[in-house]
Amino acid sequence: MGDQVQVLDGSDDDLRQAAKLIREVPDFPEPGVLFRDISPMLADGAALNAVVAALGRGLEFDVVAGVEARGFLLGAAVAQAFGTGVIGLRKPGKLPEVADRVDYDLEYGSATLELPADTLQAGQRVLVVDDVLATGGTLDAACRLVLRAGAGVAAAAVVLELTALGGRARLDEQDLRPLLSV
Ligand SMILES: O=P(O)(O)OC[C@H]1O[C@H](OP(=O)(O)OP(=O)(O)O)[C@H](O)[C@@H]1O
Ligand SMILES: Nc1ncnc2[nH]cnc12
Repeated sequence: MGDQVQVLDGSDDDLRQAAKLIREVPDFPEPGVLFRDISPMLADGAALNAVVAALGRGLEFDVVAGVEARGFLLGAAVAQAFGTGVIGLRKPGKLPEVADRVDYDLEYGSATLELPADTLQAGQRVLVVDDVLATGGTLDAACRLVLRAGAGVAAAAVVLELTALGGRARLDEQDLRPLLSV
């Protein structure tokens, strides 16, 4: 259907197996979008382990920030595996108290991300985690929330980079760490 997913660290056999579990769904959530669904990958214990280990490997960070919604699943798992806390960067209207918010454009629509109050501390090194990098709007917004709080971005780690959408260019200031690309 679409192009084949490449595993950027070819020596990681477990990650190679995990990559096979990504499904392609044409015309979701709207016509013309080829949606890469990582749900089967997350549902497989060995695959989830491989992905979580690879997302944090070699990085030094004090806290993880996961982007709603699939970044919550990955971010919490990475935080637990590496012994840090996790912060959920949320879509609007969910938080009782908001420290900051950023509006951004998506491949299909526009969105807002909010940082919960009393979570991130100035000077912390933050590993920003999400599932997919597409246009880069989401990850860029997440990094901006971190930086505006006076914290630092240790890296922006994603499972899958969709290279055709050019999101990497929006993050040129950040250390972008995709595990897979297509
Ligand atoms: O690079 P971008 O163009 O910003 O796109 C990437 C974002 O799009 C998807 O989120 P979505 O808003 O569909 O939310 P979900 O995780 O809640 O399903 C995905 O999980 C990323 O967060
Ligand atoms: N094509 C896509 N597949 C999966 N998640 C996405 N997020 C934005 N675009 C996406």
